[in-house]
Amino acid sequence: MASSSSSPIKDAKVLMVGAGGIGCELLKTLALSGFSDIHIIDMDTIEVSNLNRQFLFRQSHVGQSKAKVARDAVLKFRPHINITSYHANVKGPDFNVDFFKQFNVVLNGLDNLDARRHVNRLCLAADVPLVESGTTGFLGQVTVHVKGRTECYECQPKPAPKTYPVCTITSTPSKFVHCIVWAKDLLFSKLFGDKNQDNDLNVRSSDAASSSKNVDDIFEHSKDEDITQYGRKIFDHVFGYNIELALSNEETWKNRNRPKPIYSKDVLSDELAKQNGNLDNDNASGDGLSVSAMASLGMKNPQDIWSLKENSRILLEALRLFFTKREKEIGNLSFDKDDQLAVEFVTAAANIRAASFGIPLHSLFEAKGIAGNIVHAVATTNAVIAGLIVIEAIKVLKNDIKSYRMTYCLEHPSRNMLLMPVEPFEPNKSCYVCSESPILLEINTNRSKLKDVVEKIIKAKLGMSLPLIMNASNLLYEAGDIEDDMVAIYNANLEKVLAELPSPVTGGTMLTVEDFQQELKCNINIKHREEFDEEKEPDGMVLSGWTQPVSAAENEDKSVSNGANTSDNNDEIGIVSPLKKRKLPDDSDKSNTTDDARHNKQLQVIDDEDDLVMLDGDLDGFKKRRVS
Ligand SMILES: Nc1ncnc2c1ncn2[C@@H]1O[C@H](COP(=O)(O)OP(=O)(O)OP(=O)(O)O)[C@@H](O)[C@H]1O
Ligand SMILES: [Zn+2]
Repeated sequence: MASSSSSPIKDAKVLMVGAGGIGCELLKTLALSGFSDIHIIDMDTIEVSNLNRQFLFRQSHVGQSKAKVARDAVLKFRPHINITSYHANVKGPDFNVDFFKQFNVVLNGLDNLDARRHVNRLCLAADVPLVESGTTGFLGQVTVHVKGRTECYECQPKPAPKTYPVCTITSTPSKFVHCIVWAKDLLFSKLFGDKNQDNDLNVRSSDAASSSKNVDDIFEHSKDEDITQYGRKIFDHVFGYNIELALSNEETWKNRNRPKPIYSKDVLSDELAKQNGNLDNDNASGDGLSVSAMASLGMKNPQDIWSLKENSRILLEALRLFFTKREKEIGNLSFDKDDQLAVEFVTAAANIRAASFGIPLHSLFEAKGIAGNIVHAVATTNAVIAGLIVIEAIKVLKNDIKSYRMTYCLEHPSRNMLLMPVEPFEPNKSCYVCSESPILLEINTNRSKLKDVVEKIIKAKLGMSLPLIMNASNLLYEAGDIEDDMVAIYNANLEKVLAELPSPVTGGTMLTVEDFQQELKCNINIKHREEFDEEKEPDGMVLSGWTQPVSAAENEDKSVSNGANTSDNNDEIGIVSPLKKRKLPDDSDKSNTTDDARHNKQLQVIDDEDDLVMLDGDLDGFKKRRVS
């Protein structure tokens, strides 16, 4: 494709955000397709774990900027093109609307929702087309977003972080993942994390309240208490006593299998338990992260499924090692999938709990994957997706709107179709990001705090990090740049301002919220409401007119992130995949435009398989008009 005369490709100035799994493939493909002015932003440095698929990087690059090393690597085989690298966060102030305006197209190879939303907003503000992408294992997708022509990245709901009902975790686990969440978020945090955090560790029981004081004492480790004794006490409490307590609540178990209390003496003979605490062939080499209960018990294979007894020994040994080798960290630890001892502890605790509830046990390897939300990255998927990004970028540069496609890479190709192209949709008129429709906020205007509106609504839901709130021409709140000498006064006032809703805000008030960096502005219509359902509306406020994340349960395993083999935390889950195994409803909207007909046909090609692939949601996708 490279040619010496001018061409939309050669003349294009493109911005790539992310130089990870997708980014490496993308940069190479861009360079080989004739692009000659490429800018790359990535905030990370290279890690050993990137080397298996981020092929522009070598062992010797570990610790260096991804953007820079990727640039240097590609310049080796394309020395005459221009590549500019930025080792920086795309959310930084330098990458403002003016920065974005210099590009003909922006290509995302990111791994988190937050950065994707930010880039989407800047592309809209700068009126630059965006090609967005993501992969998870064998799944992948590429979408095209052109202001006013197609949906923006935020027109459609995104998956919410995977969460589970508290009672499933604390009292009625039915899957291994529930046990993992319990072990990691409740037990591990209770023992090794911040003591002051709220923690629902107790299995719920009718007299949970009366016993709660007692419970806190149990978790407290006094200096002179023998660590083995302490370990057994914790063991007996969480796997024995708490289960016993839960069983006393007959109602819970009417339609469920009753769990079995497990006490350490039943699993470990006294002798073993003693030995367990006294094995001093410790492998501690001073480096906390190399301490391992498996190593000190002589267990090697992370793919073995340990017996209940082995899990119990690992649990007690891991606990002992934390208290003897890593005491200093206790109180500050949070679970990290790369912390061997933490993974051992969590695996063992989850397995013991699973045994109690009749759930199959898992190996450390499997448990680690579940605890760290690990989906193994597939280099080929990244390569396919990168190729598709370049194809869409070329169409965008040629302004070939009719040919734009959103393309989904499937895990189970049907009738030899690995890729499913779909015509993009028109912008969602009620998208608060790309259209001007106001959002509705129901709130108790007498009792609510401005602080909660800022944190729970404007930052968490609307994704604005530096908001400014106006009521007509009155400034109610502003975050961000304040002159130095003003800071003290401002802070003093701020607490007051945030503690309540300012008096002009009542039902019917229209607030304007702006985020200057993103040049995003939206209107929030306030509606007073007296009461909220504590369970269903825990924020005490309800926001409508924005795209509510799809509940995680409905979306299990179907969300697509990006080129990552690891997404440690659930908000890293990237884009919602419109691919869902769903039954085609009998009365699917066969409405009349040729486009729709064509589209339905496209789906029928694959719809006689078990693995029926459908657009997300209740066929909403089909009811919208696609760009023509
Ligand atoms: N806000 C941001 N600004 C700049 N770069 C970002 C931002 N957020 C994410 N990235 C980059 O996007 C890339 C995503 O790549 P990828 O999904 O392969 O993740 P990874 O971190 O390289 O791998 P893994 O998560 O599997 O260890 C990363 O290199 C990351 O640094
Ligand atoms: Zn939109």
